[in-house]
Amino acid sequence: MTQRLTVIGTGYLGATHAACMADLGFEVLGLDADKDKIARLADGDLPFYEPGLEPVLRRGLDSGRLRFTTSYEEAAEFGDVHFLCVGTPQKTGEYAADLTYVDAAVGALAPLLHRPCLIVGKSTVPVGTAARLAGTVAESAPVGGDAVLAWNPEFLREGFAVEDTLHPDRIVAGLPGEQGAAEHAEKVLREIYRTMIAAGTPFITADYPTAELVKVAANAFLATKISFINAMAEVCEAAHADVTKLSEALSHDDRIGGRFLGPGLGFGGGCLPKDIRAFMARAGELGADQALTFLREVDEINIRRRIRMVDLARRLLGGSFAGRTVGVLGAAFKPDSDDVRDSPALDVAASIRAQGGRVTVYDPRAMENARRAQPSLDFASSALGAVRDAHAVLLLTEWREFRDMDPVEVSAAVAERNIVDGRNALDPERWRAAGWNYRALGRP
Ligand SMILES: NC(=O)C1=CN([C@@H]2O[C@H](COP(=O)(O)OP(=O)(O)OC[C@H]3O[C@@H](n4cnc5c(N)ncnc54)[C@H](O)[C@@H]3O)[C@@H](O)[C@H]2O)C=CC1
Ligand SMILES: O=C(O)[C@H]1O[C@H](OP(=O)(O)OP(=O)(O)OC[C@H]2O[C@@H](n3ccc(=O)[nH]c3=O)[C@H](O)[C@@H]2O)[C@H](O)[C@@H](O)[C@@H]1O
Repeated sequence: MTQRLTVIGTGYLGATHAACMADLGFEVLGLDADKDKIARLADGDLPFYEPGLEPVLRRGLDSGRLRFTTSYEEAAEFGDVHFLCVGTPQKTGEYAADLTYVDAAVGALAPLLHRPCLIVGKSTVPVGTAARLAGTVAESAPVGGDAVLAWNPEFLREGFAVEDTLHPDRIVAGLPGEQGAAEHAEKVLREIYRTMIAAGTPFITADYPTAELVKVAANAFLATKISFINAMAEVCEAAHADVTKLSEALSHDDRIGGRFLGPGLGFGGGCLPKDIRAFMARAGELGADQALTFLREVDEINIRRRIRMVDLARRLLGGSFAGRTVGVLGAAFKPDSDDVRDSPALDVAASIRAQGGRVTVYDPRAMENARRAQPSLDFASSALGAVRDAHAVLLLTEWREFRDMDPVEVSAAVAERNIVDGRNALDPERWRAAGWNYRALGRP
């Protein structure tokens, strides 16, 4: 039975995967290029916030099944299976994905592979990457054809990472073209994911390009659904209609469904925005750019949400931010995460600051990352601290703590009772009853 797994790249995806695989009983060695991250993980100190993950990490460490290293030599020596979980961010100034980290990881690992193993790509990559990397492995692995590559894209959501890893909706296995290698890779992956398969999780085998495309197609669909409802919000604004009612009514149609139909400030994070852009860039390289021109619109609708949020706040404050104080609730790109990559909330806060407003931000978990990303903003250590003396309060990430706020209590802190609900997370009647001027995008 396959027992020894390495996980290369221990960020949001890799740390979760490593800890969960150890919890399933495998011996796991996590590897990252970042020494500080590895030291913290080895100490049981999760370097980011993910609900429920730290106990799983500690359990793995305590059992002795989970260890961490920065050494590729150690990883190559240890692993029967090597999971690739390094980052694939957007290139600076271009839409395309930056594959530097994936190339560096495979470039470091492959020449050290002296014994048979399976390399399993989990990072989100442009279609064609797996085939190219399989070539690199074939050229440089001393063990030759006994180092096989598979691509097994990951669909976990931050905030639900442990649950999604242990109970995925589906498992997709992109297999090599050569039959013997494909059979071997499928067998090993079925063994690794056997508890999930036994529980009924669909296990879908495909060739490399199809598996790579499933991942970006899924994120493109989710982004499109969000931008669809936000486009409806723009029309609702013009027609004085209510997009939240519209969304609710649509959601009862099973063919449409209510998930990812939440109107508001739109999508951010380290995945949806960069993935749809990388998808467009890759389709262009393949000569299929026309197929994805709609994604440019999806991206633009999404970016317009942030601009419209700033416009709405400015209008509420009489046309200018100069001399005005704005309290911003939320910095993470979504609740239950400390991730501020491409965060709509921080973008809006920074833009109001750039237009002369005094902005104070509070987030339950993302303060450290937010400070690093936007050092010119002011930060408070509580929600009430952030809204103190504010002329407008903006709710931009729908943490439970903010949804549960008592409008009467908040009234005592602010200078003026103006609130913009960027995530349609509050009950307008409750806030209006407490004397607040409640506003939201796409609602009268
Ligand atoms: N964050 C998420 O929810 C999900 C992410 N993904 C994909 O997974 C990949 C990783 O994403 P995140 O974990 O969010 O990124 P991250 O930035 O949190 O983690 C990436 C890690 O890779 C490490 N790294 C970079 N180069 C390395 C190298 N040569 N050797 C060893 N380690 C190296 C970095 O130090 C970092 O710790 C991306 O392709 C992303 O699109 C897929 C599904 C979910
Ligand atoms: O490829 C990835 O990394 C991951 O990207 C997303 O997961 P994640 O970025 O963690 O967060 P989501 O829950 O998808 O939310 C993304 C953004 O959309 C926004 N959103 C979500 C839902 C909605 O109805 N409306 C809306 O504006 C959220 O506020 C957030 O900013 C996908 O949901 C995962 O399946 C995928 O694995």
